[in-house]
This record gives sequence, structure tokens and C-alpha cells, in this order.
Amino acid sequence: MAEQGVFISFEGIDGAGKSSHVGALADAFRAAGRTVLQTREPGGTPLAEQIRALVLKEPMGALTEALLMFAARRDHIEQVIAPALARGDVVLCDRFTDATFAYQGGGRGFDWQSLSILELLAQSQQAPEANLTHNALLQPDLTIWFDLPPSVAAARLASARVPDKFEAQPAAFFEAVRAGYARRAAESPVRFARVNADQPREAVWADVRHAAQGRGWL
Ligand SMILES: Nc1ncnc2c1ncn2[C@@H]1O[C@H](COP(=O)(O)OP(=O)(O)OP(=O)(O)O)[C@@H](O)[C@H]1O
Ligand SMILES: Cc1cn([C@H]2C[C@H](O)[C@@H](COP(=O)(O)O)O2)c(=O)[nH]c1=O
Repeated sequence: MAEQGVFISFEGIDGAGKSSHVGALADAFRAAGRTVLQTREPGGTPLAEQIRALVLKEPMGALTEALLMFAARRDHIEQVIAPALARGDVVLCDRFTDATFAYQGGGRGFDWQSLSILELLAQSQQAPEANLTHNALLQPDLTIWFDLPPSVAAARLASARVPDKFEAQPAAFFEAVRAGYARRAAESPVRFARVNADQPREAVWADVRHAAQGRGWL
């Protein structure tokens, strides 16, 4: 019998330490015999990567930024994520819609309810010519939230790389982003697994693996 697709997203403020664990979880799934697709947002398709280059660099209003994030996401879903899930693959995505709620909603202060409407449209599983608000949304099966104080993340990033548009934001922005993630986690407690990212890498990895094992996937 064909395997069922599994969709896992990785979230957290910049510098939370997600990236290396995406690869480690991909290896764990492959070792368990699964085909894995590793991808990221914004990005994951040629069009969405072009949008990424714009939103990470150019100044723009909060609505423009939110619309571009969802436009990139729709293309990513249509071209990459939905086909992979239909094949039965494991999709590991470095950021997804919770980042839009946390950054554009929490960080930029964009209206949460309006983001929910955009989410409904962009993640609809209906054909685009149908009424896109009338069906279930494509959501991750599991969202691993790497949570840590912004001061710790900032200290990690200070020596790591040249900051992009978001990474250059002040501490208060990241406090608001973190609060945005906390709000999303409270709204979907079953989907979210909060991992304390303010621990040594091995301890973080143990918690990440445990989150996947708890769903019976590993
Ligand atoms: N548990 C940890 N303890 C200390 N440093 C860490 C830990 N995990 C990652 N780092 C370091 O913190 C920095 C940021 O890590 P990483 O790039 O994986 O974060 P990220 O969440 O993917 O960030 P972004 O979303 O901004 O790309 C890197 O220099 C990395 O080596
Ligand atoms: C999906 C998404 C991302 N962002 C922000 C969050 C990060 O600062 C960057 C992506 O950089 P990373 O190194 O790949 O993590 O984009 C956002 O503001 N809104 C979103 O929806």
C-alpha cells in the first residue's frame, strides 16, 4: 500500500537554530525508508525564490509583504508541496504560514483576521476556478516551533552572517514575532510541538526527533 504523505514545518525567530535539524530529520526519515522533500519559504520554486529575493531585501508595506508571502506560498504548494504529498513523500519545510502570522502579523502588526482570509485562499485545496473559501486548508501535520529568547538568537547571529532585512530588525520586533508564534501555537495546540531551542544542539535534536516519533512516523 502506498505511504501517506507527511507535511512538517519548522518555525522560529531568526537564529533559533532550525536549519541543521531540518537536514537531520530528513536523514532520519530516509533511514526509515521514506522519500523526503526538503524545501523552504519564502521560496521552493523558481518564482517563489524570485519573490524571496525581493521580500528579504526591498522595503515595502506590511500588506504588500503579506501578499507576496502568500503568492510565493501558493506557487510553492501548487508546484511542489501538493504533488509531493500526493506521491506519499515526507515534506520538510523550513517555515510556512505560521511565519507570516508571526512576522507580518506579530512583528509588523498586520491584522490577524485579514491574514486568516489570505491563508484560506492561498492554502485552499479547491481548484482555483471554484469558491476557494469553501473547503479544508492545506496545513502541516506537525509544526516544530524552535522557541528561545530573542537575545539568545541575536547573540548567535551576531557572529554568523550579514543580516538580511528581517534579521536587522530590533529586539522588540523579535519579541513581537515570538508572541505571534505563541498565539498561533495556542490556536493549534495539536499541530504545534514547542521545542526549547535554548539548549545544546544534541538536546534540541532529541526533542525534534521525539516530536516526530510521537506521531508514529519514525
Ligand atoms: N543549540 C545551539 N546552540 C548554540 N548555537 C546554535 C545552536 N543551534 C544553532 N546554533 C548556531 O546559531 C546560528 C543560527 O542557526 P541556524 O542558521 O540554524 O538558525 P535558523 O533558525 O535556521 O535561522 P534563520 O531562520 O535565520 O535562517 C548558527 O551560527 C548556528 O551554528
Ligand atoms: C515564510 C516567511 C518568512 N518570513 C521571514 C522570516 C525570515 O526572516 C526570512 C526568511 O529567512 P530564513 O533565513 O530562510 O529563515 O523571511 C516572513 O517574514 N514571513 C513569512 O511568511
